[in-house]
Amino acid sequence: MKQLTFYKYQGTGNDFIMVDNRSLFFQKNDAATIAFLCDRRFGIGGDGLILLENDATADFKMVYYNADGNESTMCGNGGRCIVSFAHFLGIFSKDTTFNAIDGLHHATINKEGVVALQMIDVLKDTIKKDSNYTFLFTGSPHHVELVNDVKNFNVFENGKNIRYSDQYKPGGTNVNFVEQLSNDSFKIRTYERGVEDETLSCGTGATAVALAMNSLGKTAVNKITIQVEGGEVQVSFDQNDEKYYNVMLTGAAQQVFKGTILIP
Ligand SMILES: N[C@@H](CCC[C@H](N)C(=O)O)C(=O)O
Repeated sequence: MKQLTFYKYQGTGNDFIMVDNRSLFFQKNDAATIAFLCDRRFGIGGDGLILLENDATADFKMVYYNADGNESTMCGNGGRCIVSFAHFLGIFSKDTTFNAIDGLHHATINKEGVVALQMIDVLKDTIKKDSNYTFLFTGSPHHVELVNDVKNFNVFENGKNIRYSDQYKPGGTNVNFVEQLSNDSFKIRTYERGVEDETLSCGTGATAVALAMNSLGKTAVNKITIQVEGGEVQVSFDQNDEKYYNVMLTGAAQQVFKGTILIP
């Protein structure tokens, strides 16, 4: 048995095990152990596990695993949490640039611990608009669908069906159900691939919803509030004919506790 020291973070209720892996001690390709650590009954519990590592060209590197133990695409809330963790470790003081699977991300943190994270640009001609849904990639793949009364919508069943549907094979997708609240605010609930359940928040999902709603003409503003089950985040952006750019995901990220666990 080995002893692992970890930190637990949450960003609007999307929760992550955070490991300082600058010494590269962590066994990376052991999906069973990562899934065990993320298990809410037998392990620590989390929607994912994130390694903070040194990077040759940026302040640090983010390596993200879903709760199923597999490395995945970008996690927006995890990105906000690792910025808070890097700040806690003294890696930067006000603003930082880090490397992730989808490239470099710039971020800032304020005195209240609110993190503003730059997300990837989204080319407008990559946004697929169908009669009842929109699909786009904001670092991770997202199906976005407007529904009535999202509060009482069966996110698990409908989300799972779409996630595993033929159209998204073999990789699958995250699935967001959306209700418009006002000109500049939307309520969303997200089924997350790799967690295989609804989570309390999804950062790349909130970003996808904001851009999709602007793209569909549901809102003309460039700063949108997204209510999620675990709180709210803001998504702001600039755009031209070709793309959405300067896409910022902003919200709180908090360290919850530090601990040690024995791993086989
Ligand atoms: N929680 C995330 C998304 C994490 C990745 C996702 N589950 C996938 O595999 O696509 C976020 O905050 O963006």
